[in-house]
Amino acid sequence: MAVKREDYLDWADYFMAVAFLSAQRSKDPRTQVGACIVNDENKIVGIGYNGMPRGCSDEALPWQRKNDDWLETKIPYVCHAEMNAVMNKNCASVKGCTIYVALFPCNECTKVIMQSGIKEVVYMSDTKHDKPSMVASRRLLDAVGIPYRQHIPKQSKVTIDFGALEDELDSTSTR
Ligand SMILES: O=c1ccn([C@H]2C[C@H](O)[C@@H](COP(=O)(O)O)O2)c(=O)[nH]1
Ligand SMILES: [Zn+2]
Repeated sequence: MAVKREDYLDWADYFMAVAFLSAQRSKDPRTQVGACIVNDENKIVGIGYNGMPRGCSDEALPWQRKNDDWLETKIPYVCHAEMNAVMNKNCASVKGCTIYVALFPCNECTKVIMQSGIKEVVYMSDTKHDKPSMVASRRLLDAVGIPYRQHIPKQSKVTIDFGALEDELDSTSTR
């Protein structure tokens, strides 16, 4: 009798992988961020990545991070992944949900997370830990007791191979 696969993705790795996959859609040449919002039934209710606002051409606005003229940087224009995930929700409310994010959220995203009723933040990278924005995020989250934790992946790598199913079917049909 066939037994079940044991190397399947667990829920948390799955949701973080969805966040990372979503980040692949970002046009930001430096930092690609993805976010995935999940409800208490393990259903994905929102996905987002960092990008220019709806209707804005990705070519028309600047992608550079630094410029003497702030208006010529991406900062005032780019929509962050977490905000997009909340705005893209496919249900009435994300109250009580968990957000999986590739990067620990900035203070602006943290405010959106808090106002949307999200109850938990799971992040992968914390490379900007000491930036004032992240210090502010932790201060805000701590103030209201929203837990945040770094994701420790069970699988270090998740590979997406579009040919995998055909390869598998080919090998089983010749067995
Ligand atoms: O909470 C966050 C923080 C940042 N982002 C996005 C915004 C930008 O597109 C990049 C950060 O660019 P840097 O050049 O590394 O400053 O990440 C986000 O989506 N969510
Ligand atoms: Zn942000």
